[in-house]
Amino acid sequence: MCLIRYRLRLSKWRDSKMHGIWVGVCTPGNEPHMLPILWQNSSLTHWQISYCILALYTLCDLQFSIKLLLKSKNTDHLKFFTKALDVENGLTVTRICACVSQVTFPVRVFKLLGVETLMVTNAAGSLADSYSCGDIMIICDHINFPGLAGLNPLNGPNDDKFGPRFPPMSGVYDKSLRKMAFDICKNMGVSQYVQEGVYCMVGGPNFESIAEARFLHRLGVDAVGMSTAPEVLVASHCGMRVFGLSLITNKVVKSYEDNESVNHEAVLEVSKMRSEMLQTLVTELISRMDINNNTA
Ligand SMILES: O=P(O)(O)O[C@H]1O[C@H](CO)[C@@H](O)[C@H]1O
Ligand code: HPA
Repeated sequence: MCLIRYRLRLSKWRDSKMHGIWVGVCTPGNEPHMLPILWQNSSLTHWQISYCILALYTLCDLQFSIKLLLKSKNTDHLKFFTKALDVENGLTVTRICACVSQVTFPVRVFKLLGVETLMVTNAAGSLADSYSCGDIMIICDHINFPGLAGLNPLNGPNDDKFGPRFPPMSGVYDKSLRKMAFDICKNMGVSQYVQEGVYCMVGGPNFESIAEARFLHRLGVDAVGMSTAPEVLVASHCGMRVFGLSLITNKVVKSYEDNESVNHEAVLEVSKMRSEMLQTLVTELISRMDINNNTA
């Protein structure tokens, strides 16, 4: 539903220095936020590109941003890309579809397009007692519950072109990007809202029972949500650098004495409240990453 509020504009944004294309993500009445997209000569079908755009829309809606680094201009693909932007009716597909291989498909498309860094954001409930609603948690690690139970996007024959059969999952969330994010938050004067912690993905779509919440808390989980781990897993498998943020939208109920209960509307409300701060953080992170890349 919110997805419709966002528009991706392609035509105007070109950056000759980077030999590529910029995509501007606009909200009504706001200046566009720039996402650099440089195009690589690849043989993607129109359908694949549409899927990629679909993912971009989803990402933007979730305050989930992305850095795409492609390597050359290809006007044929550019036409496809522009055309694919019209596919608004398909936007809900990734949210409805529960299949981890479909949800992670765009990550591999991005990889083929030359994407080097994946930035993920999500809404999550806090289990850590020191967290408050509206905090931003920089993800330092995750527990992939569906993955541990066998629901893993890397199931099936391994495609060695992307990565190894048994990829390591230690150190997935890039340390230098995490530090950069902390520094940016300090400069923004919002350090008091920033945490670092462990995200746990559960299958959902229900919120946790009290016993489940206590169980996760004892496992060392700081925030829980229903997404992110599969995309991160696939990105890491194919050698992409990963950075992740959780916006703490609610406290997970852990006590039988507590009469509160979480609901999706409250989650959306907090997301809206913090969207500007998250956008500033992500935009600044992207621009600093550019500086790093250019000077590297
Ligand atoms: O993880 P994202 O997609 O940000 O959304 C989170 O918020 C929704 C529940 O309100 C769930 O989909 C949960 O995963
Ligand atoms: N649990 C699971 N997913 C969530 C929550 C939660 O409390 N809040 C937002 N997404």
